[in-house]
Amino acid sequence: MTVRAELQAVTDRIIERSKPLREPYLDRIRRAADDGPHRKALSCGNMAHVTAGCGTADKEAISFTDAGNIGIITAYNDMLSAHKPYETFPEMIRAEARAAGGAAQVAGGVPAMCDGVTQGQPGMELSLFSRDVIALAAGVGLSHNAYDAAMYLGICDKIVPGLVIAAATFGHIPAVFVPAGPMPSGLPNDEKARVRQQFAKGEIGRDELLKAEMASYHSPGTCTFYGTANTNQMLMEFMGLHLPGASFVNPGTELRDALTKAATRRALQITAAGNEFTPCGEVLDERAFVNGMVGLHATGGSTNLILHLVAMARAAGIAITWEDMSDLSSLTPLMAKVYPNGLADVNQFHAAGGLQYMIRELLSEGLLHEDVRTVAGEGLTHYTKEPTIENGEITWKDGPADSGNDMILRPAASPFQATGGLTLLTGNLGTAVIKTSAVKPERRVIEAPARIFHDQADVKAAFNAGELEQDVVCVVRFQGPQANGMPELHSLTPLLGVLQDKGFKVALVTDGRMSGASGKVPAAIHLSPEAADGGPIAKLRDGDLIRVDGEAGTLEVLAEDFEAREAVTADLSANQFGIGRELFTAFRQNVGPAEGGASVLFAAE
Ligand SMILES: O=C(O)[C@H](O)[C@@H](O)[C@H](O)[C@H](O)COP(=O)(O)O
Ligand code: SF4
Repeated sequence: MTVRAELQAVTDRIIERSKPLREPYLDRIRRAADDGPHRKALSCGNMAHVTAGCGTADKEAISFTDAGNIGIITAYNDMLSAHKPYETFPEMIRAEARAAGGAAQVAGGVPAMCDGVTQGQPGMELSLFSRDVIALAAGVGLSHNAYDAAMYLGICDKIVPGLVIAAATFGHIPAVFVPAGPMPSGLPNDEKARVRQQFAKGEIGRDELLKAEMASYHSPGTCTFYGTANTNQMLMEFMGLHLPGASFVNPGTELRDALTKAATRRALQITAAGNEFTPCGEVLDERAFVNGMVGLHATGGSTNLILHLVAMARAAGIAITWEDMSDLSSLTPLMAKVYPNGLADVNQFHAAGGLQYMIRELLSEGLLHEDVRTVAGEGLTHYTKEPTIENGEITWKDGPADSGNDMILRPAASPFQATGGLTLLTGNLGTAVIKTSAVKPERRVIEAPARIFHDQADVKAAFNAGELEQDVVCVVRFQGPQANGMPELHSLTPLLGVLQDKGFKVALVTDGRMSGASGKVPAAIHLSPEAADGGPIAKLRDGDLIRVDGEAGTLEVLAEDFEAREAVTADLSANQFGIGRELFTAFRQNVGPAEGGASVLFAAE
């Protein structure tokens, strides 16, 4: 299967651009791998500490065999419904490793924030920074240097990106990512959104709203909309870090547990001690990231991955840009309609054929690199197969050749739209991103007067005071990484949706973010440079005519005197303290630009 020339051209320019970083990175991880399993480099004293807490079998396996010791990095906590199932995973992994003659130890835990809990709250200002904290914390766990492979237990928004940054940093050892799966379907996502708009209009009370929310988010497992968490799961298959078909199997099922045990056995099989050594740094190459970007566009995935993929790639010595993502979007058909892009949820998407169908289709169209290394073995074709239990054993069989529901999933050759769901916007305000796949075509071009805000709460106050009953581009600025950690402004969606449903032309422009679950209102987000860094967004005034054009890919202010204006500043002291924000001053002071992945981990080039 040869890839299309245009796809290869993007890949080749990424390879060329990355050489100054990638070559020294590969040299480092290959030298580290050549030094052999690092447990051998530990002193007897070190090793005694490694095994002091273990039972006899694990002491033996770790100290005296090459069967392999797995380091588990877990993001378990009780707060995230998606991570709640992880509570029992380490014991299952330890037992399975032991049964295979090896061992497994929890090398460390990492924090995990639920963006649904912090949405619209001050805690959201720590959310993006938590990605880098997760990478740092995973690094602390793996720095014990006693592991032949790592298994990463993480799903949600910032957690998989942070763990991939760590896995790439420890790219000399294999990495197997282990999902826990989506919760069963509850109240449909579009019904939840409708109830929220009713509440925003004052038609129902909090009791009725809470009842609907709890019917939507109701049990352990990942929330069922196609937001950042489920986009992360897609990436882990398109990039070969999950076992094939592992992403959307529900927690607490026989197949789910069989997949976790199979992942454990696979981690032991691909260590340097065996003959399928698969260090993570060799899996995460330029082709894997191109495959991930194609998957992002083909599924209409979360805009947050526009930020995270840049940081994840950088950790593997690979330089990808928003232009790469934009060019790949123009090549990639939108094949899936999962909420907020459609009515279906991920359970229904999976039942219709899911990722295995999409990978088969995109490979056959030359829109994915097949010749990649994955934790399942050589070649992305592994990921056209889906797991099943036969005679009590897990096995993989060919995934569906046809979509089970063409309202949810369509062939690459006859997609929902010929291009991907994310579009780059450029113009005299800087560079932004818009998720067009969730916006009706007739709403993708908006030209309207600006209303300027410095806080999402002020937007809500203006809405409740009836001041926004008109065509309006809401500009919410000083929401970038340096200003306040670049929070998601998703809680504005219901009120902007009410204005849109009233027939007004409505758009949002911000240097902040939206949720992967944000949808129908056109939003130009991640505007870079940010207001706090002197970006042109800081020169906008109430009443300026702004044009957001999701079709042409432009974002412009139509004001004669604009260039000559002075940028305004804002008093940001309110977000320096409270809810732990005082701990992240150094992050706000040192974070790189959104286009660079908004990270504190890499020296700005
Ligand atoms: O990027 C994302 O996918 C979101 O951050 C998501 O993880 C977050 O939890 C949403 O806020 C959930 O949607 P609601 O806030 O609409 O419940
Ligand atoms: S998907 Fe979002 S809301 Fe659901 S558990 Fe994960 S972070 Fe929380």
